[in-house]
Amino acid sequence: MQASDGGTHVAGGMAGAVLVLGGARSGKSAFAEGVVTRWPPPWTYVATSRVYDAEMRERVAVHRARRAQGWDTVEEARDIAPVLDAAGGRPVLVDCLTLWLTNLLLDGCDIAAARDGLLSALRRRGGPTVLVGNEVGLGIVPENALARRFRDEAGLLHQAIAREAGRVVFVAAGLPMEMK
Ligand SMILES: Nc1nc2c(ncn2[C@@H]2O[C@H](COP(=O)(O)OP(=O)(O)OP(=O)(O)O)[C@@H](O)[C@H]2O)c(=O)[nH]1
Repeated sequence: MQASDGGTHVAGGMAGAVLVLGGARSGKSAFAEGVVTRWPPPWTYVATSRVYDAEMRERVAVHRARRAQGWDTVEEARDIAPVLDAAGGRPVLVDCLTLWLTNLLLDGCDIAAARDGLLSALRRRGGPTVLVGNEVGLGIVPENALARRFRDEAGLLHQAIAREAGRVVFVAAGLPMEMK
């Protein structure tokens, strides 16, 4: 299945996958939303964040207010492959891979299996998929082992997706840099 992109056509599968990386408050989510909304609605927003305090509730409220009509939100902290399958040919935004990975690590899940499951789901997607991730590997080596594991797993996940994705963008200070 194909989705229209302002006159051109964008395939599903990995060719239709767009990986959007950036730091905290880099503007990566807004950029990713802009990529998705160039295709006709409806769009599916896959929110991976768990809301456990007032600050996060506030952030989510800001995101929800920003999402115009045409968005369906699915809140799924771990099992996102079935959500991608269920979206059929619709454009999907996964926001974000970093919290998804955090949830998997904190819950003691098999990260390699989850990564493979996600890649398989992306390969069989019927429409385009935009995935947001935090670039967390640029700072000093974290002192605790879980943080080091997290940083390494995030790097591996981003590489695995970037290898096959049709487009990869790095956002800094609100500005997109096309990497692929
Ligand atoms: N549970 C839930 N989470 C949401 C919803 N909408 C957005 N989010 C989450 O909000 C998170 C992004 O929050 P921000 O703190 O604004 O993002 P940021 O990465 O710091 O900033 P940017 O780089 O500017 O995007 C994403 O990881 C989403 O999962 C929602 O409707 N429900």
